[in-house]
Amino acid sequence: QNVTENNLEPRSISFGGNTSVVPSAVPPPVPPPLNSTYFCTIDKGEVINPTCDVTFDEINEINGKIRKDLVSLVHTDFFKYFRLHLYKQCPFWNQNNGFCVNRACAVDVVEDWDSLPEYWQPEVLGGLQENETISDEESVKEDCKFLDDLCANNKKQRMIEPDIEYCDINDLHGEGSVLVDLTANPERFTGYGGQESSQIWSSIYGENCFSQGETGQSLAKDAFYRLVSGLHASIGTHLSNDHLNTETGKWGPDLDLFMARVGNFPDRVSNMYFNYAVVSKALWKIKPYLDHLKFCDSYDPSVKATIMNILSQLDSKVFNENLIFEGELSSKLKDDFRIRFKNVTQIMDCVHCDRCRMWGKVQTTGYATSLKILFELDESNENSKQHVVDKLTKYELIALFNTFDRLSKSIESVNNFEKMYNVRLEGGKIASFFKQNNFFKLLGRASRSISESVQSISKSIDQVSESQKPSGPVFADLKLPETNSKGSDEPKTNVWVKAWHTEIHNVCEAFKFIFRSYLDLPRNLYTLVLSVVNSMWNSFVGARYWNWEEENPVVYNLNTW
Ligand SMILES: Cc1cc2nc3c(=O)[nH]c(=O)nc-3n(C[C@H](O)[C@H](O)[C@H](O)COP(=O)(O)OP(=O)(O)OC[C@H]3O[C@@H](n4cnc5c(N)ncnc54)[C@H](O)[C@@H]3O)c2cc1C
Repeated sequence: QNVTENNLEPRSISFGGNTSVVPSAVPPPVPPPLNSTYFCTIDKGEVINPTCDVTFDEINEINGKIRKDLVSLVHTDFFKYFRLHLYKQCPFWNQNNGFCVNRACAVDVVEDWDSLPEYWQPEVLGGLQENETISDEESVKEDCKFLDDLCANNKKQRMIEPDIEYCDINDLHGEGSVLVDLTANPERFTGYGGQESSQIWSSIYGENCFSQGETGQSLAKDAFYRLVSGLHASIGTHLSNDHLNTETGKWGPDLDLFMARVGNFPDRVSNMYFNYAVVSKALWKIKPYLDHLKFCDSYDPSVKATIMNILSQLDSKVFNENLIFEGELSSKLKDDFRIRFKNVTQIMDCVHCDRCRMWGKVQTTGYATSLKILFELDESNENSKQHVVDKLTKYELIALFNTFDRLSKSIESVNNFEKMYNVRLEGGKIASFFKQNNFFKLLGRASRSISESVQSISKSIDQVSESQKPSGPVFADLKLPETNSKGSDEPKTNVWVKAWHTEIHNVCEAFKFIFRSYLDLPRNLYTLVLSVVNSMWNSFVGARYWNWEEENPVVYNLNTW
């Protein structure tokens, strides 16, 4: 696939004497309707790609196992800082026409150096200045071990072999570079877009034009396109997952945006999985060396254990890098690939939004490091190991793990979006039921139906009494009690008012009863005393045989009202 296939119609334009490719205005993609189940067009039991012997399901499984460790790793002091030249002139055209002035586009650089661990202090970092180079002999004598400079104040710069670099690693440090805390500048929606970002993407895809007629060209070209598209999709996933809702002012996932950018395009989703396979294979390949990695004492020893936990879950079969430059392994094609990818990393300097540029640089450095490990490290050749692994810098290692974390987060988000999508799609009826029938609406409806039924009952009662009324002059001699002749003309008395009156009436009756009881009390007491005195007198005069009570049973009248 090329630029044109992605609706990015390129046109040639001259920037400061160089001819470059910039896009014409790109209309936003028109998403298909949500009810066409695009997620389902990916068979998760299928392998991702002919070069990857791993299925979507298997990658999901691996990712589930390592996700927690990866998150904790990129939040450690060592992996969360990154040094880079953030404000370089774009090397491909002279003027930057657009600027992203949103707060979300800004990067907070580290200024409070005292708060940093020793290995991030300026004097330690200063040991990596470009102008301090050493000769080959010195380099060998130094007998440097892999990533020795992680903690030490290494004043010597190792020789950089330009022919194996997929990015300019000198670009990461030296004068003008800044240190950033990646965790303090999350990759999320920034509002960067329009003509400016389209121009960048178009230039990036434009790099995918390899010279014709090379052996294995199609696989290399395909891999290049997938890498770029996977990066593009991963960025689109992050900005949809951490998106600002301008109505509520809250950050959160936006399913519609995700579907429009990524979810509706199975190839974009699969390219993210492809990138995951590529980066994880690179990590798998350097596992034996990372095992011997020595961190300084001040550094948390559990970090190495975390790295090993992650790497132990990875599998070599996820990606077969040997297929990409198959056959006679055309070095020209590989060189072409490397130079073009290096261009992609340099295009990052042209990104107008600082935050996007920062993450663009971190991730393209991560991919470049992966490609170097995959294509330049020949495990059967000790020299090649020395050449590649021993010369990796801490910046490349940090970029590599952070890029893996970005992809891992994207895979996690895709799965979450799929759940949201299915809930919306299949649970649509339930959702719409609840939407239409929330508690207050149900309550309102219930009260309406009660009053309606009460009204219908009173109406039917009225109808019955109406029907009992003689409709004509039948029984004209019969005198019926006067009915309220206004009844049918006046509006009906509300049943609630009637109920209220009944209640008031009952309460009044209760009060009347209590009042009457108080009035009757003296008389009742008098009757009681008289009967007791009478009984005592009879007993005194000897009239015991006569039971007055039997003859005159006391009868109490109970007011059972
Ligand atoms: C390096 C870089 C980093 C960025 N980082 C951020 C960021 O952190 N936060 C943020 O909010 N924005 C970021 N952006 C901007 C973001 O990528 C989009 O460009 C922007 O949101 C505008 O999107 P869009 O829908 O107009 O299309 P774009 O994403 O600009 O895409 C342009 C065209 O490319 C094609 N396309 C889109 N995705 C793919 C794909 N995966 N594979 C193949 N073709 C595709 C489509 O035809 C699309 O119309 C970044 C841009 C760049 C260049």
